[in-house]
Formats: sequence, structure tokens, C-alpha cells
Amino acid sequence: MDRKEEFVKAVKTILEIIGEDPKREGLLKTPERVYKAFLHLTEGYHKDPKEVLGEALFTSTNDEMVLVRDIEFYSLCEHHLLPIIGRAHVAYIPDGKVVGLSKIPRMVNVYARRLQIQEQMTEQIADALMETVKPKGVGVVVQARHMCMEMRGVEKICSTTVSSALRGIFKENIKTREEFFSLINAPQNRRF
Ligand SMILES: Nc1nc2c(ncn2[C@@H]2O[C@H](COP(=O)(O)OP(=O)(O)OP(=O)(O)O)[C@@H](O)[C@H]2O)c(=O)[nH]1
Ligand SMILES: [Zn+2]
Repeated sequence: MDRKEEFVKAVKTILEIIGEDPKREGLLKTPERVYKAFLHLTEGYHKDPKEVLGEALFTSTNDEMVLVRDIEFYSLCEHHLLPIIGRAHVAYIPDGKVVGLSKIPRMVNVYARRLQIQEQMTEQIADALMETVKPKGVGVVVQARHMCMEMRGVEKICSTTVSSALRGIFKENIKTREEFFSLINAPQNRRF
């Protein structure tokens, strides 16, 4: 049996255990659909985030803060395999090199499309940027809703979890940190 067949068999078993009939018409193709969906939702395991960033590095004399905010993402929590839906705000101060802007959301996606806990994902994003672009510093804030806290468990549908990771000058310099948080929160920086 190949891996796909094993997956399909496992989903059929799950359907039976929850009281469903995997042979009923509406469910016939479900195990295969779930297989395809999970391959997509976890495709980040087969991609190297640092390679993604490394594809577009440009020499630059700019040394002011660059912020890509409101990067929406979908992930899965590693405890319950339920969705984490959120936004990441990623900033850095260049030190001789800037990265192609689109590569930042691409890198966020690579980490999001794995089984995650929010704090780990936040740190991974910061570290990948530090190691690849080698800037003066990095700031990352992630805001997310955890379906395992909304649809089940504690059932708090209004709670948002906020996590941050600061590196280099963002950690050392209070003014840089303040600039970062005010840029994230400034209403005029909301989408126009
Ligand atoms: N720190 C952290 N915890 C998370 C994240 N996603 C889910 N969790 C938590 O992981 C914990 C797992 O706790 P357990 O007691 O082992 O599992 P559980 O019985 O399903 O817990 P409840 O959700 O409280 O019902 C829960 O408190 C979840 O809220 C995350 O991204 N970061
Ligand atoms: Zn969970």
C-alpha cells in the first residue's frame, strides 16, 4: 500500500469511528479530498523558507525600517490539527541588503503550512529573516484565532492571541521597538 492509500484508509477509519458510513454517496470521495487538502495545508514541509528569501536579495543603502503588515495566513495547530487563522506583521532594518517584498509573505506561508504553535512560528519567521537577509534587526508580530479555542475546548470566540519576536536592534533599541509597534497599530497604515 502506498502512502496515499494508507491515508485514504485512515480517513475511512475515522469516518467509521465518528459514526459515519464511508460508503454513502456523499462520502465516497471524501478520504481522497482530505488527502489532497492535507497535502496542501502541510506543503511547507517540502519547502525551505531560507531558500525562498534567498531568491531575491538586492544590494541597497536603505537603512530605514521596512514593514510588511497584515500578511494573512492559515495554519494548523499541532495539538488538535484545527485551523489557526491570523495575520503576521514583519519588519526589518536593512544592513546593505533588502529582500524582494513578496518573498516575506511567501516565507510566512512556508511556516504556516506546517503543524504549528503560534509562538514557534513567530520565532521561525524572525530567525529566517535574520539569517538570510542579515539585517540590523527584525520584528515580528503575529495575531491569530485558534479554532481549537473557539470550536471546542474553552470556546472563547472573541479571543485573539498575540505573539512577538524581536531580534537585533528591535530588541536592543527602545525607539526602534516603539516605531515598529506604532507602525503596526497606526490606523492610517490600515489598508487603503
Ligand atoms: N502556547 C500555545 N498553545 C496552543 C497553541 N495552539 C493550541 N494551544 C494550546 O495547547 C494546549 C493543549 O493542552 P492539553 O490540555 O494537552 O489539550 P486539551 O485537553 O485539548 O486542552 P483544552 O484546549 O484546554 O481543552 C491547549 O491549552 C491549547 O489552547 C499555540 O499556538 N500556542
Ligand atoms: Zn489546538
